[in-house]
Amino acid sequence: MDLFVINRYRDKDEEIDLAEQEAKHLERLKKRIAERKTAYSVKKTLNEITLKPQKPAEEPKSEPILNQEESVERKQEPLVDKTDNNIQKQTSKKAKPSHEFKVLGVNDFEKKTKVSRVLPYWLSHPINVPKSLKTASCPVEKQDWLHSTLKATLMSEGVTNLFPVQEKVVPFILNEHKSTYPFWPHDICVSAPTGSGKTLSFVLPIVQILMNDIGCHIRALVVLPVQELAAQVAKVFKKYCMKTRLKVALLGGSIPMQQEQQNIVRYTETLGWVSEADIVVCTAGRLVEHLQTTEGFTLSHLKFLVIDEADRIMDHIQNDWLYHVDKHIKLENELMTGRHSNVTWNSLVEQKPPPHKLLFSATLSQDPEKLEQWGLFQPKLFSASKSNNYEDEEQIRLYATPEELTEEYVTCEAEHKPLILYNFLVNQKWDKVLCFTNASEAAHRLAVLLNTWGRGQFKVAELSSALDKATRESVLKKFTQSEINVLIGTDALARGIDIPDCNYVVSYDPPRNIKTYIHRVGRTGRAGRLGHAVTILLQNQVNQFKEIIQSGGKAEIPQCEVEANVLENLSESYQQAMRETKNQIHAEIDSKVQKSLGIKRRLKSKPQKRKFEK
Ligand SMILES: Nc1ncnc2c1ncn2[C@@H]1O[C@H](COP(=O)(O)OP(=O)(O)OP(=O)(O)O)[C@@H](O)[C@H]1O
Repeated sequence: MDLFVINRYRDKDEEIDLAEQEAKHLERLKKRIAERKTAYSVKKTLNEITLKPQKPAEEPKSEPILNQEESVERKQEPLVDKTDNNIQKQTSKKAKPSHEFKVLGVNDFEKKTKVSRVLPYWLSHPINVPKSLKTASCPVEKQDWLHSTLKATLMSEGVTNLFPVQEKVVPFILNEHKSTYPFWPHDICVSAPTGSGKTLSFVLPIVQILMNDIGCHIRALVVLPVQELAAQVAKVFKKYCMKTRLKVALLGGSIPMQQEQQNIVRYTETLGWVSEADIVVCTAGRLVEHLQTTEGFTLSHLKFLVIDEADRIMDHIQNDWLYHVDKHIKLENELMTGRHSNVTWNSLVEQKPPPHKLLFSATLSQDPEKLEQWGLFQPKLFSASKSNNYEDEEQIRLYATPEELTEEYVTCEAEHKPLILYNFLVNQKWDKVLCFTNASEAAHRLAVLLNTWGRGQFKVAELSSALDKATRESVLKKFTQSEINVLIGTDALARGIDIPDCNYVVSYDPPRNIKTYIHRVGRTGRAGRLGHAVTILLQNQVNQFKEIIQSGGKAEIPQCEVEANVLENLSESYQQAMRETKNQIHAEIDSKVQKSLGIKRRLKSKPQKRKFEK
């Protein structure tokens, strides 16, 4: 009823009530002050008894430090007999201990009790995915749940055994879609090491479920953070859809928007707008553009929503894409089934199930607050991290690296960094090396230096996201064929890119955080092959690097040594190569300046269009 009380003008009778109320309130305040005083004196006496039992208890000379309000109240209050109060206090159970009141300006050294974090059951009890790929024993041919068409494609690709993540996740998804309507499938989150075959673990069940159910609607949408990854995943889907009637479209922004629109929707006289693709692989940004501008682009028949590299998409939510997708699906469903204001059996049965959400990453956050935003339906977690205590807050950020990967770090002076790398390439004969720097200019300078220095011994190329698709593919092909021995790039390449046969990863500049580290080193040691990762550090970067490694729950990484005389022997040829590199870089800068001056001059000399007055 308090909600409906309205304060309005009060007449005299009400004023009398008010005076009465005030008196009562004052009475209550006085009582509380008296209680506090007694509580204080009891505590004081008890302290004195325990500390100095031989001396009689003394009256406190000074007032205790109280907050302002309390001290004012105290001055107005007549003093109460303290001996009486002591007795009263000792017997009274209601009296509150003084430490319950915060004393302003005084440090409170009491230890706060730690509130232990309680993870939701699905996060604290994940389905374990074994890490080892070498011991994988799940022969493709013997799996009854796998369609013969897919088995044939797998065999033709040289996949004879399924990897652990595929063995666990594929049958789970297939099974979930067998449950009868109106039961909805459990959404899933998969956190498994880099190169452990996560892509096939969503490609296989999606193709198998959709291949028997042909229509002219988009039924699977796969969202990735960048164009290169979207192209890579689309390629895998196309391969496994080859012997089916399913069509796959890539919406990554590599071709003009209009062309993408023509590839994805078509207008027919009989059916209206229809989709040209059953499975769409896209980047988050391009998806929102299509939702907003492409006529006939609809996700109303969506069965699967896959989010690969989910944590990266989550960190940089592009164009609020999830909000747009959810809104679009909800709106389309309401148009199809009508809006139900009451929950009835009919309204529940008519309700279309939301798309089955499948989240994948090697560094998937298992933080419930972060996962909350995906709006998952009764989710299940598949995890390869070997924690046995998921209740512990620290353990939910554990990331697993492939078992076949050897990790090391090496320390040196800043000016010796190129020497260390050169030593690996020439003296230790490292081939198929992927090298990461923290900036594209640094990557370019290093590539020029190594090409000059290692002339005739090895070949270096830059692999940056600035390269067009054809050049990029040609560089990767040459790398696979050992025509190029070293690829140098930035972290733009670190995630998800499946570079075949990469033997070594060198972090020429240290990684900025644990996720970057995991994805960098994860470019080697893929699909059960051996891999080796080395991080080059300056002495003052070692502690920070160790902290980064610890933050991912990883064991300490061993240090490897390079002998001083090895570096000394290289120093002369290095100086010579440096001089040549400087000249080349200066020449490049000069030619760039000349080019831009030329453009400016041409623009100036262009005749301006004259405006004719009407
Ligand atoms: N069962 C298998 N047998 C042999 N090779 C496989 C198998 N499954 C996948 N591969 C190969 O392993 C490589 C890595 O697979 P994939 O790209 O799916 O890894 P990932 O777990 O997604 O890695 P990342 O987290 O780095 O993206 C690919 O070249 C793929 O063809």
